[in-house]
Amino acid sequence: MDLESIPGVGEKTARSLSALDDPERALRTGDVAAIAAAPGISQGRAARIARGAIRHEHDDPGAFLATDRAREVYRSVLGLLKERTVTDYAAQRLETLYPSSRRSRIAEVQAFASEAIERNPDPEVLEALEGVEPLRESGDVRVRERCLATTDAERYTEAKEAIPELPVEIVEDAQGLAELARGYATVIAIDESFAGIAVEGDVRVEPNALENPAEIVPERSLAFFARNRNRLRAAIDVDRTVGLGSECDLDALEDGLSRLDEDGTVAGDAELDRLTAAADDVDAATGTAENVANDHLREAIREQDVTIEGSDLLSLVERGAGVDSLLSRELADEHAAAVEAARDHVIDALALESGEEELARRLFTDEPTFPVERDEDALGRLRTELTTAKERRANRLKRELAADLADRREGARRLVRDALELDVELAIARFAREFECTMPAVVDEEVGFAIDGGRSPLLDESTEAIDPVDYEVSGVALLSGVNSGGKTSTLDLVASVVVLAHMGLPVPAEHARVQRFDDLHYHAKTQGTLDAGAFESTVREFAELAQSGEGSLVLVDELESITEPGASAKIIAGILEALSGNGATAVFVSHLADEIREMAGFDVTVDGIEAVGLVDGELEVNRSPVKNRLARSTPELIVEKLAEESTETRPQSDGGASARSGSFYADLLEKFD
Ligand SMILES: Nc1ncnc2c1ncn2[C@@H]1O[C@H](COP(=O)(O)OP(=O)(O)OP(=O)(O)O)[C@@H](O)[C@H]1O
Repeated sequence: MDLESIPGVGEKTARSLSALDDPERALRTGDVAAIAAAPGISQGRAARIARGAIRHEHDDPGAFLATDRAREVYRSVLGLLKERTVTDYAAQRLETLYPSSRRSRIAEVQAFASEAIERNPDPEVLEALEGVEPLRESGDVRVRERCLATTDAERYTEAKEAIPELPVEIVEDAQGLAELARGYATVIAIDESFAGIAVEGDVRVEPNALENPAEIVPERSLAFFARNRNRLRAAIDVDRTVGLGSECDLDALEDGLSRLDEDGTVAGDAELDRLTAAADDVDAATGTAENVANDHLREAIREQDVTIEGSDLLSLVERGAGVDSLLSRELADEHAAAVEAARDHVIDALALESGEEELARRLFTDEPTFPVERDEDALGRLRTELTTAKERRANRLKRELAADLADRREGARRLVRDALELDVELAIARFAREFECTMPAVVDEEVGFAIDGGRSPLLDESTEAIDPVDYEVSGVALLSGVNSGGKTSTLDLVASVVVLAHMGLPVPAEHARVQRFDDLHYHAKTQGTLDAGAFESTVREFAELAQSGEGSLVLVDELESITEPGASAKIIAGILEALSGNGATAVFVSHLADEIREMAGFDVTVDGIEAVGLVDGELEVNRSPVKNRLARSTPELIVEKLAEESTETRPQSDGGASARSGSFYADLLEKFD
């Protein structure tokens, strides 16, 4: 795919995207998280790029939402969906759903949404989803105790590129390797020429090292799993709760993760833990052992009566012998016991094993001395032995675990992707349940729209408090109705249903059939009359629509408020004529429906939201517009009520006053006919 052919992707963004593992897959599937992993691309931008890629794929001209109010309705319904996600990923992913005029795009999302609404948004799954996030790359891994060594400058550069995690050292010869081995736990010589050499320390000759980075730096693969440990565990939980059907071996992955610490080291190996603790504590334990021995000896000396014959003392003094010889002569047993206690302390405290015990014994000499002191060389050897054994074991375990986990990487990625996608599906499922949605029929014939039992999701009331609305328009219609009868809410309902249907999503209605429109022009009620300039531009906008709006849905709320009533009616009548002439579908809400009908040069349908009566001074409204019926206005209803009341309850004793007002109401009422 030529990335630059995607709308909104320039040269720089294309370069960023090509840094991804599989940019085409990420774009094709709308994987916002993967796109946002490209350098310098935020989640919001990633969603726009994904939308661009989808439009490109479906040859979609875009711009379905042709007016501010249409865009507002889209943002509102999208907001309702996004509120029902658990993860940020799903919220961003929903941004890739947009209303499209393309059949293929609508059908693609419809297939996805039809399955999504069958999902059960079980609270346990929603809870498990809380820990799932897109996987992070392993980031910078630096290994300090192992190095690569070469004699060749070119090989040096090659090694730095192939395995950036390890230091690379230049050496002259085998002697150089030996020197390195003193500073590093492991030295890996990568030149063939070193084959067969014997150098002290952990020096390995591996000429193929650069081809097997996974073996040389298992940390690379482990860091990925370590960084993502909690996210992967959460995804495993989701799969176990809901059965994602992912092909990932959950037990094996979980077992691998349980053997891994957050910092990428191997966990849960008793021998490694023992060696690590021993290497860390060897100095401290030796110090304590010295104290143990000296306390023991001090005690023994304090309690001992040393008797020495004068000739012996003389000979000792003449020989210049120190108190040590006295110690060896008189307290040999006590010294031996003290040293033994010191050795036992080190062996016990560090839980040393046979070969190491041997080295630990050499920490304290058998020669009687006071105070007892460690042998620094012996301590150095024990320290090196323990550290090397620890490194060797840690590396072996890392290699084994990395090999075990290496094959799980793709499965793990898919597992997390599936869990995140599930969140998108569950958000759609929750929206569909809470707003009692069904999948609409989006048809190619020019039939306008037909909604049965629709409830506007934009109303603040709870679903139960909203009266279901049936409304059907084919061609052009005027919608009249009493004040606060629900005219604006009906337009909102139609707009929401049409936007959701063109997104490929379920709509809040018992049944809905919607023509596949090219675009939606929804004009909200303007606040007060417009100045001359704004009025002119509004008229121009409709002039354009009247020429090219063949496949458009036009919803307009009280356009008459833009100018004086008389002029408004003429203008609206003209616009309706043009729209009707070119095959658009339109609903114009107006209080001037009667006047407009008279001025229109064709038989325009007028529908009405009627008040069925006044109950306790409140209008009782039938929210579903009645076809071909001009709704009576609120003042008319009130006058009618007054007229009825005055005939029903006319008292005899008021001297005919109520009879006079009764005929006044009747006269007024006649004027409405
Ligand atoms: N289907 C419905 N079910 C329940 N309540 C509704 C419904 N439609 C509208 N309402 C209520 O009626 C109120 C007024 O609705 P709306 O603004 O749509 O009426 P309107 O006819 O456009 O009013 P106006 O004549 O002032 O322009 C809403 O805020 C809502 O509370």
